[in-house]
Amino acid sequence: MTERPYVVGNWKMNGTRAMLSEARAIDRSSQRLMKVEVALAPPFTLIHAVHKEAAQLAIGAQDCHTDEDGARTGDISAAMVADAGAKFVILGHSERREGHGETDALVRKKAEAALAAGLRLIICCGESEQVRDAGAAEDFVTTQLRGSLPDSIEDAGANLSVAYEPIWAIGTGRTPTVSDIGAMHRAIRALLVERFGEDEGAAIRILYGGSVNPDNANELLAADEVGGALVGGASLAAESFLGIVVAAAEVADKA
Ligand SMILES: O=C(CO)COP(=O)(O)O
Repeated sequence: MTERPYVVGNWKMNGTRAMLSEARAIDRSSQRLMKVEVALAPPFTLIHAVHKEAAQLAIGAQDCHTDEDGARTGDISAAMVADAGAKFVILGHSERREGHGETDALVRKKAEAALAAGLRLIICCGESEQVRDAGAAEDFVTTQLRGSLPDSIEDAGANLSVAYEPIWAIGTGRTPTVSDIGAMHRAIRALLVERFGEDEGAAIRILYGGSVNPDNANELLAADEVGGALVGGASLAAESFLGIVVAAAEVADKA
């Protein structure tokens, strides 16, 4: 576990203004847990409201377009989410890769656009169950990540996080073993050091995502090279999300 774990809630396509009370509750409690960097990625429609109402939380978007502006009906640019109060963007989530045909090259272009708009990045990667069963998970994930990352990132340790999210673990209640998570995170670390150099590569936080909940967070967050969590379902209620934040603080204390 890195010194200051990063716990990020991804609300996906969930949340109306009625859920702002959850964001406020997360904000209030996370202020007492300064050891953990807590962040939330609500849908586009709530970014500005959460930014206003949950002042201490870092707010992010779940996607952005490659272009800055223009005739792109229905799309949202990195500059627009930054203007709404976002400080980071999640890119390359498997739900976008699968549901919107996003390729590694497109994720990389989006990452470059986001950096140009001053946003920090969380770049996602992860293998399907078939790939894991075929024994090809590490090759698949490192190839995917290599193609999704910009060549250079200024202050990469601060501006980039990577989230390893095995597709078969998302929303299923199933998780890899601690030893499998450690092995994958070590492979990702090696790639980051190769790409960004010893110091920056070592400072980039590698998050684990996929069925993290307050009961398993202690164990999963203690796996080798895990610097935090990207949380879907359990981030929708303040109580369960804060349970994960507390677990991250405990694991960091023991490290
Ligand atoms: O996809 C995820 C976060 O981005 C993980 O989702 P769950 O925590 O619901 O499995």
